Order: sequence, then structure tokens, then C-alpha cells
Amino acid sequence: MKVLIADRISPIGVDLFKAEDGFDVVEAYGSSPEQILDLVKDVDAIAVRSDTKVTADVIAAAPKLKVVGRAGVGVDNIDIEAATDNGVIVMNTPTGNTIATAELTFTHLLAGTRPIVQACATMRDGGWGRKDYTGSELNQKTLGVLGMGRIGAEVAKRAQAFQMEVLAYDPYLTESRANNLGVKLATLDEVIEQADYITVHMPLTAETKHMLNADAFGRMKDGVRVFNCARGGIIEEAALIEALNSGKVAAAGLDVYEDEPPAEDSPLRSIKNLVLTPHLGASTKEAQENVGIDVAKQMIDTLKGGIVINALNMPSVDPKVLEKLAPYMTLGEKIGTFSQQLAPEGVEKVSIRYYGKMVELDTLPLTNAVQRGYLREISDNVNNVNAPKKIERLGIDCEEIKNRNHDEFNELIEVQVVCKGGKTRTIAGTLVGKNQLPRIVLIDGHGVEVNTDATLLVLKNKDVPGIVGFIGVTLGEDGCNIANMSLSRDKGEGFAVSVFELDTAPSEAAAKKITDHDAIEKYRVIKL
Ligand SMILES: NC(=O)C1=CN([C@@H]2O[C@H](COP(=O)(O)OP(=O)(O)OC[C@H]3O[C@@H](n4cnc5c(N)ncnc54)[C@H](O)[C@@H]3O)[C@@H](O)[C@H]2O)C=CC1
Ligand SMILES: O=C(O)C(=O)COP(=O)(O)O
Repeated sequence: MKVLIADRISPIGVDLFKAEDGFDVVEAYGSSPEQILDLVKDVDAIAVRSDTKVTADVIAAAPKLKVVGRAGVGVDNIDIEAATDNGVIVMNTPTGNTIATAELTFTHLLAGTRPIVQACATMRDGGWGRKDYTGSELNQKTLGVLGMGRIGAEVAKRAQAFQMEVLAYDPYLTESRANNLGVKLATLDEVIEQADYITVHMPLTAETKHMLNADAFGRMKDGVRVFNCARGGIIEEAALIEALNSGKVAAAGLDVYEDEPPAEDSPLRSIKNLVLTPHLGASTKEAQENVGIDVAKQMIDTLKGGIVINALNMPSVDPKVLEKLAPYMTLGEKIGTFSQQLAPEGVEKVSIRYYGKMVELDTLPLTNAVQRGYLREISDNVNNVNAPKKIERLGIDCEEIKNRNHDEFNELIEVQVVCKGGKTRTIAGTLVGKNQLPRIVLIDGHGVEVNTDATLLVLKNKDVPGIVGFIGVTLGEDGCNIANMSLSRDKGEGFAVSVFELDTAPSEAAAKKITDHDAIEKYRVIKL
């Protein structure tokens, strides 16, 4: 396993990689985008912070890449869509730098209240300036927090200790969580109009981009103070500069910028009542050790085929649950590939149904297994990460249905493929015996019992005498050994579904002979 450590992560984390047998660790900090393209060509994993950009080009240049680990929270430097398309797991370490960032935010709040940064600069210049640096107090002021997640909540706790009232705007925050935190849920407008201090703690998304813009500043209290230690772009920089210059905003603090680093001649750098830090939120010894250790452990587990946690583009599953699910996943994958081969064209919908006590388990990995199986014969490099997206790209609507009971079976995984015009094909399977062996038990509702590790010849034929003999002779002459067979007669319609388990697929000549037979309606060879 070759691991590229592209940004400076804690040596404790790097040592964890180095301690693994068979791991080759390359440390290359501050590489240019061109150097990164070259460095990744044979790597299995890349560990980054926020400096290295893992673009679609980087992912395309790394054919062996399995995982990108972010020692930190924000993954805006990683092209998750390109990673997902290529089956590459993207993971972050969401908790290790929460306190560090909350404390830096609070430092900014204090520095925006008592102008110690500016006063210190005067002292360094030989001045004294006592009359120039009268501050304000946090006590009894209202702090508006936009984004009450991990960091927002820690900032709120610290604000409460300073006797501030906290208003929170976060559409995903529940009333009970707000009550537990002792904060008041508010609308965005209420925060904008009522807060003395506003701090943002959200990811940068289409919704949060420029959430604080000229219009928002216009509606804020005169003398408001604003802070951004989350992501550049949540506050519109041009509007902030304007609001600071006009005196609408009394003071502000930024740790993050629309462009990082901001231009050397950026007007931000010369505004007196604006305190700037160079993206230092996570830069404490403690936070770096936390995220360095977390990212190394998570990536090592993933590379060694163990549990995957904190992945942003695939579900994390408890290893104990995974152990229980393993036989069902084998079955699901086989049913998935069977269903695709049975109805290879014009598919509009794949309906995956679970029956019996398995519905109590987390079925997401099962659905993933069915999808992986479905794509096996028609797509390259399929894994749990990219399977759902690949199916979506084929224009196939995938649904999951759970039902506690089935008329015939205690437990069943059934995949129904709906084709253009509403025609459906259905395959179902279950686990048999104490060894939980996977078996296909229904084909289009016809009862069969078929192993899942064979090549299958599936026929729909008129229920007339001599068919089994004819198939046996034809396959025998073709050198095709029959390991097992299963017949299901539908007397009402006069048809039978016959399934032959074969050691090898029939030749074209044998296939022609069989399909030419008057009584054979449908012929399919399925590779499980
Ligand atoms: N300056 C630095 O060095 C660091 C910056 N960060 C950044 O801080 C931010 C927050 O991090 P965490 O608290 O760990 O994340 P989190 O995921 O725990 O919290 C984010 C919160 O934002 C809320 N949110 C999402 N969209 C929203 C919207 N449209 N309006 C209002 N709220 C919305 C979510 O519901 C969530 O509660 C992230 O952008 C992260 O990248 C994190 C660590 C270090
Ligand atoms: O964790 C985050 O989101 C951060 O912004 C920290 O970035 P860094 O690891 O210090 O480059």
C-alpha cells in the first residue's frame, strides 16, 4: 500500500502509517499541482489537510487510488463527485479540531471587542495610545450563531460563560437540542436584525454562499461585529469591506477567505478594525494530534479492508452488523447480477425487496451489494462507493422496499426489474441451512432451487414431453456438463421454467440448436 501524505499532518499520525507492515509512506509537503499529478500515479491513498487540491485530474491520474483522507473537517479541496465516480472513498475527521476552532473563534470575538491586536501594534511602534483603544463588553450582548453544529455549539457554550444571550439559526437544529444548549432558535432574519455579534459555523454551500451580503449588512444593528472561522465566501468580502469602511460594522475577524491566501494587496489587509488570521482554526498541537491520529487509523482500517468510518460518499456500517450481513450480501450480489442478465435491455426501474427478520438490520449495505452485482457485467471498477451513482447514470430508478412477512419464505431478497412498457422480471433468493448457503428460489414467481456459484441456463419452454432429454443430449454432445437442474411447471399456462447448472456455458452451435427447438420460448445463459 502506497500512501501519499500531501499536507503536513501530525508526525504521530504519519508514524502510524509507517508502523504498518507493507505500507510505503511518501511525505511530500507543499508540492505544486503538477508534482501532485506525478506523485499520485501509483498511490493507494492520499492524506491531506486543506492545502492540497484533490481535483478530478488528480483522481484520474491515480488509477490505484482507494481512499482520500482529510485530517480535518472541510472537504472543499477534494472533488467528491470525481472520487465517487471512480470508486474512491473520501473521509474526514470531524471531531478532532472542534475545540481548537471554537477557541480561535472566541479569541476573534474577544479581539473584536477589545482591540488588543491594534493596541499591541501601537506598543510595538513605540506608542502608548490609551485613549484610542476603548473596547466594548461581551457581557449581556446577543451573539447570533449561524450553523449550530459541533463548533457552533462549543462557541455558544463559551459565549454563555461570558453572559451572552445566544440566538441560533440552523435549519437542521431541533428544538430539543437548542433547549439543551440553552440557545434560542431564530430565523436568519432575526439573527441578522437582533444580534450584536454574528459568527458563522457552516460549510460553504450554494445556500450559505454570501449569506452575509450587502443586503444583510444593511439590516444589521449599527456597530455589529462579525466573524468567520468557517469557510471563506459565507461572508461576502466586498460587502464586509464596505460595511467596515462605512462604520456599520464596528469590528470583524476572519480566519478564512474567498481566495486563500488573499492577494498581497487585498484591501482586507489594511482595514484597522479587522483582525485577520491565516486559516489557523485547527492549528493547535492538540487538534493536529487528534486529526492526524484519526485520519491515519481510519485510512489504515479502510486500506486493510476493515471498517470504514467518517466516509462522506458511502455509508459507514458497524463491523458487527457487517458480519451478520455478510451471507445476505453474497446472496444480494448474485441476485443483482442475475436480474441484470435476465433483463439486459430497456430497464427503467430496479426494485429491491427485503422480507423477514433481515429487515431489522441496516439494509443499506445489502442494497449496495445488489447494485454492485447488477453492474458487474456492464460496468468497470464497480464498488460500494460508485455503484448507486452508476445505476442512477444509467437512468435506472432504484427503490428499496422492506416487508416483515412473505407468504412462502421466512426470509427473502427479491429483485424486480421493470422494463420499458411495464414488463417485469423477478428473481428472488434466500439462505438455506445452518451454513446460510445462498440459493435462488424464485424466477418470475416460479419456484426453483439453484446454487449461486454456477453458470446457469435458464429456459422457458412449453411443458411437453422430451424437453429435458433433448437439452441433456444437446448439452452432452457439446461437452457441457450439467451439475444440477431445477424444473418449475406452470400447468395453467402450459409452460415450464427450467434451470440447468452448468460447469461451462454452451457453445454457439448448441445455443442455436436449443433456441431453434419449437418448444423453447426463451433462452438465457446467466453467469453468477
Ligand atoms: N478555520 C478552520 O481552520 C476550521 C474551519 N472549519 C469549518 O467550520 C465549519 C463548521 O464545522 P463543524 O461545526 O465541525 O461542522 P458541523 O457539520 O458540525 O456543523 C455545521 C452546521 O451547519 C449547519 N448548516 C448547514 N447548512 C446550513 C444553512 N444553510 N444554514 C444554517 N446552518 C446550516 C448544519 O446543520 C450543521 O449544524 C465547516 O465549514 C468547517 O469546514 C472546521 C475546522 C477548522
Ligand atoms: O478542518 C477544517 O475544515 C479546516 O479548515 C482546517 O484546515 P487545516 O487542516 O488547518 O488546513
